[in-house]
Amino acid sequence: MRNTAAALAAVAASAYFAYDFRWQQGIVELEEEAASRLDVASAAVFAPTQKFGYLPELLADHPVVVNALRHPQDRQRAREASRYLERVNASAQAAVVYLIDGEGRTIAASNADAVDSFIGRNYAFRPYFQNAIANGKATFYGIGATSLLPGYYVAQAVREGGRTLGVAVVKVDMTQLDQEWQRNEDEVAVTDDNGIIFLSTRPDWKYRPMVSLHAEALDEIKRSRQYGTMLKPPLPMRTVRTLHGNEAVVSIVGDGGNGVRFFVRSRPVEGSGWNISVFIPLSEVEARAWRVAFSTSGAIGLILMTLMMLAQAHARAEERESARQALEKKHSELQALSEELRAASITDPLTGAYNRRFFFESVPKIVSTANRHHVPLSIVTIDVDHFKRINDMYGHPAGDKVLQALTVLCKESLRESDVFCRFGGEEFIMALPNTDAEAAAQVAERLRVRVSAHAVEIKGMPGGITVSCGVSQYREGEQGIEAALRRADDALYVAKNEGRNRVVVR
Ligand SMILES: Nc1nc2c(ncn2[C@@H]2O[C@H](COP(=O)(O)OP(=O)(O)OP(=O)(O)O)[C@@H](O)[C@H]2O)c(=O)[nH]1
Repeated sequence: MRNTAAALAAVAASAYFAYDFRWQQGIVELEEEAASRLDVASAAVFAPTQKFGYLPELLADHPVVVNALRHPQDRQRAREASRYLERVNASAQAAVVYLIDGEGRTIAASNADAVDSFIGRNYAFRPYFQNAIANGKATFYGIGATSLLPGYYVAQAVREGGRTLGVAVVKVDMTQLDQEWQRNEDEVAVTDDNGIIFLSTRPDWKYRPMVSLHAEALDEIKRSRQYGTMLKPPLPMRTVRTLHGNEAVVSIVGDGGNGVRFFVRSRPVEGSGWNISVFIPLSEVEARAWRVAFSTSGAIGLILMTLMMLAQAHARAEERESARQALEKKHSELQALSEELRAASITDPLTGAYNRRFFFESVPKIVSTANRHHVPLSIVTIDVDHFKRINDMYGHPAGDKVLQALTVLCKESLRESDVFCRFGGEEFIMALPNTDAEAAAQVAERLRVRVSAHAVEIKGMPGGITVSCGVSQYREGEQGIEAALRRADDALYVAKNEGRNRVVVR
């Protein structure tokens, strides 16, 4: 359970780091892309400077212009100048070309015949007029005071013999950029010094402030009617993450109500309070980051799962092995115990000889062998003479030792195939396969002689131990060993009666 939780955490962490790593990479790529797009967009904004920069100078030198400004009240000269400016504008394709006298009043214009003609308007307040008067030349980006359209103004002082007569102005319509930018995949927006978008690839972004306006700025805009009724509520834009001073990730709520995330990079337009921004959708970068996150976490998940399965298989194999070993150990212990019990159940604890049970267990096999192969089988019963007396005179432990010593002697006189048991008390029995009564009597006699010849000597006991033996032979066809046993018992009885320390065959 803990392992699974740790593995899940590892998978989640790998997904997070893979996503973040690929996302950062994507952002670096976007930074470069945005920089180059900004270059292009800025160049488009600056293009009029290059295209029309020369024009006011030409105008300022032209005799019609100089003449008109020399006599600002002369309507005829002004009309001539307007005709000339109209022709110039027709070939230059600027928005409006006009002449302002030393007081700031427009006396001639290429749009002299238009309803919203500039003629008669006073532009003394315009910075381009003031700067041109002061410095000879001026450029200015601004929103048209009459047209409310964004424009680029190039102004040149018209001088004669050190005297400034007025200013020749070329106003370039910047709204053309809107159309050119429609071909852009990314969004471009130009904002004025209040942060209001007035040029954009997205018509629905136009005349919206990028950020909420301060009350003062809003009042001023309303009072000056800079955007008239076109001003809209702020763009529903939220900064998700600020990357650098001029870069950020923003979310803009679109028509569908869903936030679209963009990487945005901005740059000021030189010589104006304007800012130009490029918005590149983040969807591609995010999709790639998700793909990398999925594949990385998938691979790591697979590796971890494999490792966990291997570990589990290993643990199970170890468990099985230790269970097998434990079982084997138990089995050996049980086997040893069972052998011990078996040995105990067929062994006489005092002498270590087989007991009566073992005798009756092994004899049927010997009997059947004798019957099958027609070979003799004999029984010898051995009984210690006057054993009670030994016990009484020397104590029970001494009697025990006599029984143990006699067991050793009996075992020494036996063959591998013979069966020797303590039958009970001081009585022992032998079953001798492949042995007839005569040979069995010899075995018994040898044993009797060895015992009586002080072979059984117990410390503190002066010897004199004797045994009596009864011998009988199994007769073929007899049912079991019982009859032969009875005959051996009878023989032993006779041996005891005849004075003991003897072997009797029956
Ligand atoms: N020390 C000892 N004595 C035992 C053991 N088993 C039986 N006895 C004794 O053996 C004696 C057998 O005595 P009896 O059956 O009277 O026979 P006996 O004294 O040997 O006399 P006979 O057999 O007639 O010569 C009894 O006193 C038993 O207590 C034993 O394991 N250890």
